Amino acid sequence: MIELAGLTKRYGDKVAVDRLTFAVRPGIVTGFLGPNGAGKSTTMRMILGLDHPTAGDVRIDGRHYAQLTDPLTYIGALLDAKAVHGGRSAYNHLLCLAQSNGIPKRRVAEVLDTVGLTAVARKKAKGFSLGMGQRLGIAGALLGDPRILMFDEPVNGLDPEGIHWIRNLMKSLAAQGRTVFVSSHLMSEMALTADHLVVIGQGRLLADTSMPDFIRENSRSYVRISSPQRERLLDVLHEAGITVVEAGGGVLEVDGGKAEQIGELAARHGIVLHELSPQQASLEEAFMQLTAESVEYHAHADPGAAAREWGTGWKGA
Ligand SMILES: Nc1ncnc2c1ncn2[C@@H]1O[C@H](COP(=O)(O)OP(=O)(O)OP(=O)(O)O)[C@@H](O)[C@H]1O
Repeated sequence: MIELAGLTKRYGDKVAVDRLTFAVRPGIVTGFLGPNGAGKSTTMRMILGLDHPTAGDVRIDGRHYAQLTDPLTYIGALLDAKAVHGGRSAYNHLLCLAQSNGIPKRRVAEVLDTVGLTAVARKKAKGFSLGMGQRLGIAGALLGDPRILMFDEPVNGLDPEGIHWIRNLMKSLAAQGRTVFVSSHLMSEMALTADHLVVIGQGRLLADTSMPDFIRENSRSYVRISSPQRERLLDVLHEAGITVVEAGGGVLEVDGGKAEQIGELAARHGIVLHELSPQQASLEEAFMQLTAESVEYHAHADPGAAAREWGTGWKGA
């Protein structure tokens, strides 16, 4: 279990992490989500004692990281896959870690096997691809057979096979009863991996909830309708007190509506429907809606708008 209480980190005037209070529980995958710059890495660094909180507290199974006698046997982490001595082989990198942490040598071969790097164990890490580097970082996190695992953006830059592998690994680690805490800025990825979500924006806690509750509370459900008798349908829906949104392209949307009720209403009035489909806004949309206020770096779909905002006099094509 990881417990944060009022955890805060300031860099000068900038509040990177703002009074975060939540617990990461064992037996499930907890996704740690937030837009770029939300404070995820800073929070993880404080959990590992790499950054000192300005205020508040964070404990691992009731203790501060510095108080753990063999920390790698309590908590394993992948923060930066590139933090490896490039001149060392994968085997030697892990052996050094094992020897300096009182971990038996046999664990090196075991974790290399778990992450699928046995065949390249004697190759120098500097020749590794991004995916191989991520696997080596994960091997390091698993080395001490810890009950708690923490991964910062583990799927960044990986190919679909690598993403699939990491997703299954996390789920199996949680199924073994371990605490798995994984950060991402991709809601769609978390939707497939996490059981529980902690969402932050500009350092502040926005949500601490199960995945189904997050979907229910944050996403919009509606019914999409199209009909060749659109005007007639609009009248009928209006008479029935149903609020309709015009979505463009002749499509109508009814927020929170029941497809059965609308279908029966249309049938009673002899109205032909070409589409009647219940929709749920995607998790990505729910996440963007939740964090919209706290996104630090907005992209502009219209580059001209961005340039006008910055006053660079962009003229457009
Ligand atoms: N050492 C530092 N000095 C000054 N500001 C910092 C430092 N480290 C982080 N920050 C700032 O703190 C905020 C949070 O950064 P952090 O890297 O924790 O966010 P993040 O959620 O991990 O982002 P990303 O998804 O982009 O990795 C950012 O605005 C960042 O610029």
